[in-house]
Amino acid sequence: MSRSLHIFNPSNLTFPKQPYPKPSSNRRLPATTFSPKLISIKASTSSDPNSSTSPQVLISNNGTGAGGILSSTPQDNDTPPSQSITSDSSSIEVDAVTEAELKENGFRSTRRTKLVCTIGPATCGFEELEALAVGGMNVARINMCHGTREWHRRVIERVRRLNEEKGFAVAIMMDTEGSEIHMGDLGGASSAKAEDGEIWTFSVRAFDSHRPERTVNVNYDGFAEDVKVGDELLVDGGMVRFEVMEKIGPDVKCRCTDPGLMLPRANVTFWRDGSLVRERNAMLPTISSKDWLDIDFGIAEGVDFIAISFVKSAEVITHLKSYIAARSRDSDIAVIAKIESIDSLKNLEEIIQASDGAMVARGDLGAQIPLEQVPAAQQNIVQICRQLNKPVIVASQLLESMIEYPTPTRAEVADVSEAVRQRADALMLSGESAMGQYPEKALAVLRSVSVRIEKWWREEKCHEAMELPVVGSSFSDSISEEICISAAKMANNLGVDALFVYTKTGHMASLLSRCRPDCPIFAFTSTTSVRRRLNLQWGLIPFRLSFSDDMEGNLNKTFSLLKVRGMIKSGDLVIAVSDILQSIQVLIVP
Ligand SMILES: Nc1ncnc2c1ncn2[C@@H]1O[C@H](COP(=O)(O)OP(=O)(O)OP(=O)(O)O)[C@@H](O)[C@H]1O
Ligand SMILES: CC(=O)C(=O)O
Ligand SMILES: [K+]
Ligand SMILES: [Mg+2]
Repeated sequence: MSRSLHIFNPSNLTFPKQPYPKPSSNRRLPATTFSPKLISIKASTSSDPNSSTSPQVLISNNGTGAGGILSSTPQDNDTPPSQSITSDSSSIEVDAVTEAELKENGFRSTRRTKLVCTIGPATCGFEELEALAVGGMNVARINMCHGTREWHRRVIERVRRLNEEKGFAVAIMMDTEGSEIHMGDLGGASSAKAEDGEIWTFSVRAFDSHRPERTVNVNYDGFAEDVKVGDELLVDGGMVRFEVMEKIGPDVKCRCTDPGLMLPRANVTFWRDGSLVRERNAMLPTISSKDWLDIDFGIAEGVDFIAISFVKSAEVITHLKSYIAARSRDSDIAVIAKIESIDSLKNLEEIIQASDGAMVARGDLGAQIPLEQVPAAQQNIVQICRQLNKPVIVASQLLESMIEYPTPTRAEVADVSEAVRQRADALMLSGESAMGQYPEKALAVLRSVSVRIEKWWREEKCHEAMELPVVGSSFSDSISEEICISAAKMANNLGVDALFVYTKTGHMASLLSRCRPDCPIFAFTSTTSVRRRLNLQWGLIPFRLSFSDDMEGNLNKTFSLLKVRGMIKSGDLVIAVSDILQSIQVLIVP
């Protein structure tokens, strides 16, 4: 075989073109053809019957800010960006890191893919949390499988303090334990190594201080009855495997067939003749009594998301949502369905429809379906979520090797790229940030890979042609959807700098995010909790801002406030939509 020498130029690397290439951008039309409010397309029905053009006090557009309330803090390269937080009606609140990024690199390079970090012993301190926030963490996840409620309360308190003192808007996601089978906590040891051929005992007995060597607890009482000699036992989705040799009362003796490291509370599944066995444990409730206590804890602490493990049906989600609604009237906690079991795949659409978002929990999913089916399941879940307008998180083992090593494998980088290319809303770190050696480095890899792929799209003008079905039930909802689809398309075709959306509930912002437009979406909302929740969604830059029913006034106020902060400038081209006035406006920042 003959080989010709060629020079490798990484910048020539391109991804295959998407089916619908973007028409060449003609974004800088002569400025004279634009008046500040060039087009206003108004639908004949307004979503808000009370919407009026009530008089409103405008913040003067003189570039000095509203009475000096808003002073943007000078950025010091050595210290994390910070800002003073006021909830004054004439102020605007935005994530300190995003603000710095916008000022430095402009709209185009802001990251669209959101990042979730699991907080564990490696990252629970205030300084570590701050480092993650500076590094781009949008959501902090606490996993109720591990640690005490008191431990989690302290983490929540630190994240809140970080938000208040340093101007971040990191949301908190609480992840329930669920009632699947898992091992005990290894008596305080950080891990246990199982070697090939060793005999280990899996027992449902309770051990007080003295746990015999090579013995682990299993949390499910029916375990010893359900397994059969010859079954294959998978720890942590198959990271370690055993064969069941003998049953002696509550003890199950197993021989290690695939050696590896077992972590505390790792999950346990057993397989017979090549498929997962679900005996009586299939009857266990999705939300255990311990989970209900954790959920009460989450509601009391005002977490932003509750992720439910091992969801089997839509009913459990609906039930939980009404439970939350009855107990937390003033804040709205979003419920995320974790797709990690065969049952959840069977009822996928109904589950996602009932939820406020989903997680592709590949760790446990890979223990329930053959590994080679996980990528297709991931793609399917991501696509359904997008169609149903629900945010989706791709989770587990994205950078597993970084638990121990400072550099990811090439395969891991490819996996992260693929999730970004599927346009998932968010990527999640688990052990990498919870107990790994390099949490900040792992986060930096997620960030740089996301930004790189997103840049490729812009360079290659890759639009993704996905049919977006009507998801709303009312006529008014359908109008909002059409407006967002049109606005996103216009934004791409005109090459605008940013989409602005004024939204009370966040719904209109999510509809725009669903279109995955080229430009960032500035989402203005009046409540802090909606703002935090929007942090999980692709491409959204959530701001807290008080606004009125007068869009003209809102726009002037926003332009003024953002200009003072150096986040936009005269001449920037913006498309604005709102759920106050169902309209699309194309504007040049005055
Ligand atoms: N709060 C915590 N305290 C101690 N260790 C933790 C904590 N959170 C996570 N970890 C460690 O990090 C590892 C990975 O975290 P992860 O959240 O993926 O848990 P998991 O046990 O795999 O369960 P899940 O299926 O819910 O993700 C855990 O196995 C555990 O060792
Ligand atoms: C995240 C999670 O629960 C899993 O991957 O199993
Ligand atoms: K969990
Ligand atoms: Mg899981």
